[in-house]
Amino acid sequence: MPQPLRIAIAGALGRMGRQMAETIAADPRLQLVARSHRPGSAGEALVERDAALALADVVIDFTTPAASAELAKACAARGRPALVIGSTGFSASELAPIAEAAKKIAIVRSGSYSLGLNMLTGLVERAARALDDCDIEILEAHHRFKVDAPSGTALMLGEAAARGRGVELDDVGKRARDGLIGPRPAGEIGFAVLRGGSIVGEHSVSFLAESETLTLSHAAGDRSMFARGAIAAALWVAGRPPGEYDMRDVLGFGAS
Ligand SMILES: NC(=O)C1=CN([C@@H]2O[C@H](COP(=O)(O)OP(=O)(O)OC[C@H]3O[C@@H](n4cnc5c(N)ncnc54)[C@H](OP(=O)(O)O)[C@@H]3O)[C@@H](O)[C@H]2O)C=CC1
Ligand SMILES: O=C(O)C1=N[C@H](C(=O)O)C[C@H](O)C1
Repeated sequence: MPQPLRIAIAGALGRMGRQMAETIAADPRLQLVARSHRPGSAGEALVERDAALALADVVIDFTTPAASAELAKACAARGRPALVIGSTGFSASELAPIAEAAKKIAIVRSGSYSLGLNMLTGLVERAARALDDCDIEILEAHHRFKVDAPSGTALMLGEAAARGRGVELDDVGKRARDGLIGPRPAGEIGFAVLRGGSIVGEHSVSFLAESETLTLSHAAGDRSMFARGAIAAALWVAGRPPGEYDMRDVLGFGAS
């Protein structure tokens, strides 16, 4: 019987941190060796971040962009452990240290660890390529506590649509509309955001033509499948060479 993979959770007191602990506890392939939270935070069974890094083969991190960037730097400085990042809402300046850290350690980062959602990105890429004169609009809905918008998942779907069109999302993405905005430019990829209640995560991508609309959608029932996907990423990334990977690498989804 192989030794279980030693996992530390960063952001252990958050919604996903608590879900991760529950899902890891039920998985015999894994041993939960440390739960860390904010520096200096005290709590039952919590350890400081650097103590957690010393114990783990892989850290699974659902915190904030700033905390994830600092964590990546700390792991890179030690040359270990590998990192699975679930946080969303990164700015370019928060992504740069993660790319730098990935020269020293293996990092998986994804806006969604859901298997179904990652399958949806492939379908969106194909549809965007085939339906090249449609308008593309992405809608997302989340619980009232979510702090970033559009969601990391919505941006992943936008990236997939842009790949299908052979363009950069930065050049065609429209993240907000208000006031006298004029007619919709051709080729735009639009985002719309709803926040409220306890919605775990709902996403749809519509392809709108003159006389028909195709909508591809995904709804998360609870947070356990994000945790299972993050565990799949942790098992995959342990022992990998340094690099920045995503769930397409983990799941073996090539470009469609
Ligand atoms: N990729 C995916 O599949 C998924 C991604 N997410 C993303 O994961 C992130 C977390 O989501 P969620 O769990 O709902 O959010 P929560 O706010 O419930 O949890 C985040 C936790 O991180 C803690 N935290 C903040 N700063 C630090 C720090 N420096 N070190 C350690 N911990 C810190 C927060 O502590 P405090 O409360 O004290 O501020 C909080 O408890 C979000 O960015 C979300 O979008 C969520 C679900 C799935
Ligand atoms: O904050 C959340 O809750 C979620 N965040 C991720 C995102 O930004 O897409 C994934 C999921 O939708 C839940």
